[in-house]
Amino acid sequence: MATLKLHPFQDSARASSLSVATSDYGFGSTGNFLSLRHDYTRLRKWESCRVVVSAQGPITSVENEKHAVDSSKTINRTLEEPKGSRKDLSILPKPLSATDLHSPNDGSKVRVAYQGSPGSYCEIAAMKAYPKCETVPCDDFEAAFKAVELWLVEKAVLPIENSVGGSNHRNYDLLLRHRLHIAGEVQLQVNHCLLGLQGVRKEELKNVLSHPHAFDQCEMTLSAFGVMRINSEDTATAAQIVASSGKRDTGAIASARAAEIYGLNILAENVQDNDNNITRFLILAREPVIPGTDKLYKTSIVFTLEEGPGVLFKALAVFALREINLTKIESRPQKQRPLRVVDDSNEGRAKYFDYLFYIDFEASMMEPRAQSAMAHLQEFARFLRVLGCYPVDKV
Ligand SMILES: O=C(O)C(=O)C[C@]1(C(=O)O)C=C[C@@H](O)C=C1
Repeated sequence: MATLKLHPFQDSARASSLSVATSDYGFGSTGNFLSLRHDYTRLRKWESCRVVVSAQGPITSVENEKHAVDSSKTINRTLEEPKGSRKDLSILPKPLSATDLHSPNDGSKVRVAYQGSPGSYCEIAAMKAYPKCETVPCDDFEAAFKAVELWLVEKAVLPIENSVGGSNHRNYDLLLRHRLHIAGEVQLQVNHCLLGLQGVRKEELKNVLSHPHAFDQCEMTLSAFGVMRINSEDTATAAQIVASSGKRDTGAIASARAAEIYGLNILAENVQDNDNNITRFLILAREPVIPGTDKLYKTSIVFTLEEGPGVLFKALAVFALREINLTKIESRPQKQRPLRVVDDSNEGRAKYFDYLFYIDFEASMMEPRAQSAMAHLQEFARFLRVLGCYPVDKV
């Protein structure tokens, strides 16, 4: 494990990457001296954080969250001409123009953190959202979230549900624990491949490594195949382990991209049970997207309700009354208050589990019907948070 101590100006590579962070917020992405200095101003109270990286480079943990952003101060220009000397003006930084204030749509210069190794579906989802982005592997989702919070990257990507396997429950909990905004979604067609070492036939395989979600999505194929399943952190790490182990009887279920990266052979393609195997990912950012009404938008919210007859019915009615289509509803335990005592009589206490409700609905927060639905829900929700409003993605 190597420890990287970061501070703006001390680490110019990271500092220049930090300059990208501001491009979303109107500060241009020229990558030149001026934008670097500008970012330093924004991050001037940032009190050096410690980023622990493994030998291969993924972010494994981020320590010391103490940081603050101060964009109120002006840039300290040290470019003044010293008395009596003539300066070569061509070295001066180019002033920002209106075109610099828009970040390119292809995501060039955007750094996206994801959990897993190169070739994982999370990385592929990041590249679908920002084709020219720099992807940053992290050991776990917690590290990916923290990397965004500490301005080390601009975005994080996380899988939230699959059309066959259902919800990634733990990731719903992470959305609430952190204060990042959902800035986008990615719908990815997941075509799993069975991979093995070069020259190996699939009949030779006794063990197959993969992520448990990939196993769920290939349940029938694997049962028919009769191999031993071994869980790994993500599908690409499974491929990496097989490649480095040199074991002819061990294969992996992973993407075609992972096969290419780790030099494995594709023994079978599309081994998922259902051709419509789509995973939905969320893109997380520090700032919310300013929604429009120009295209189809989705809004994600989380709320809790008081106990009582029909309260969930009432909550859902705020959408039905306004013809707002719901695309997802999920309930999760309220970890802070998992139980509520309903009946405290002599016969004992009736305890009910307490829930958080996550809902995605098809409307932009710019639309009056969405705003009035939220105002209506707020009347009887004990807690309500809009997690993000973002354009709908298509496969
Ligand atoms: O293991 C990977 O490659 C991942 O990106 C994770 C993940 C998931 O957790 O759902 C993402 C997409 C597929 O559904 C399978 C696995």
